[in-house]
Amino acid sequence: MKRARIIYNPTSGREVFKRELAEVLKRFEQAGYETSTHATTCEGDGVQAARYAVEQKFDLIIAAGGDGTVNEVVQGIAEQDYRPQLAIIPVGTTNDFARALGIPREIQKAVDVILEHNVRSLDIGKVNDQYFMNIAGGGKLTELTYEVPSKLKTMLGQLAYYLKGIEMLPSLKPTKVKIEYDGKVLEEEIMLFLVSNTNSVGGFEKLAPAAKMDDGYFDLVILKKANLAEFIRIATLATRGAHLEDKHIFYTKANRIKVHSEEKMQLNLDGEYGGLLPGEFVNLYRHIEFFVSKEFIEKQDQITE
Ligand SMILES: Nc1ncnc2c1ncn2[C@@H]1O[C@H](COP(=O)(O)OP(=O)(O)OP(=O)(O)O)[C@@H](O)[C@H]1O
Repeated sequence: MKRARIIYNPTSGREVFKRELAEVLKRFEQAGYETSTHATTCEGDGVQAARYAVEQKFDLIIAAGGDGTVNEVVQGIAEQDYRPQLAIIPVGTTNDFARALGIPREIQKAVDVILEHNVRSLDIGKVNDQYFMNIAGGGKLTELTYEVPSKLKTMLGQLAYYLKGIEMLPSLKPTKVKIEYDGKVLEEEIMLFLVSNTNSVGGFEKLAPAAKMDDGYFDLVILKKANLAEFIRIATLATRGAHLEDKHIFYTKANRIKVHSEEKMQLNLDGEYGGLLPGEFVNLYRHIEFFVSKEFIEKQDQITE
C-alpha cells in the first residue's frame, strides 16, 4: 500500500482545511493510500515535516496551504536523494503554483484532480541554497509582497497586494544591476527582474507566456527603468501578455542567471523575502514529480508546438 503524508498549515488562508480534513483523509484511504497528517506549528516547520516524510520514505506528500507551505515542503525534499511525489491542495491566500498546475481552489475538487493521478516531473529553481517553484525576482517592485501584513492578507486576500501596490507606486526607484545569463552580460538600471518557472504570477497569468515547467529553462523578464506612466502602460500590456515586445522589457530564456548589484537589493522567492543579492539562479531540470491537472498537461504541450 502506498503511503501519503498530508502536511497542512492550519493558519493558511481562511483556515478552512481542518473542517474538511476527515473527508480528505477518507478519500485518500479509499484511493489506496495509507494516509497520515502533520499540522505545521510555525514558520519553517513545513521543511522539517517534509524531511521527516523523506526519512520515512513516504510515497506522496500532500501539501495543503498556500505558496509558503508548498515552498517549505519543496525546501525539505529538494536536496534529498529520495524525493516523494508532491501534490498540492491550495488553501492559502496566494496559490500561484497550484494555479499554474491547474489545481482547483475548492478542497474536494483539488482532491478529485489529485486522484486522477496525472504526474509530471517539473523543473524547480535554486538560488543561494534556497529553492523556488514559481518565480524569483528582485527590484523595488517585488518588495511589495512582504510589505502586506498577514492579517490584511487573511481578510482581503489577493486584493491586499494591489492596495499596497498602488500606495507604493510613486516611490519606486530603479536599481543598477549586472545580470549574467548563459554566458552573456546585461548591465542596466531596472525596476524589477523576474526569473520565472511558471507563467502564473501574482494574478498576472501571462507575465512569461512561454514559460514551460519541464524544459530546464527559466524565463528571464526584466523591466528597465520606467516612469510611472510607462509603468502603468506596461502593466496593462502585461495583463494580456503583450508586454514582451515593449522597449522597456528585456526577455530571454536561460538556465543559469547571476544577478549582482552595488545597491542593496532584496530577493523575492515565490512571494516571500529570500535574503539579499547577489544570487545565482540555477534551473534544476525535472527535479520533483508533481500531481497536475489534465488541463495543465494540455497547456504545456501547446507551448512546445
Ligand atoms: N502554525 C503556524 N502558525 C504560523 N505560521 C505558520 C504555521 N504553519 C506554517 N506557518 C507559516 O506560514 C507561512 C505562510 O503559509 P501559507 O503560504 O500556507 O499560507 P497563506 O495564507 O497563503 O500565507 P500568507 O499569510 O503568507 O499569505 C508559511 O510559509 C509558514 O512558514
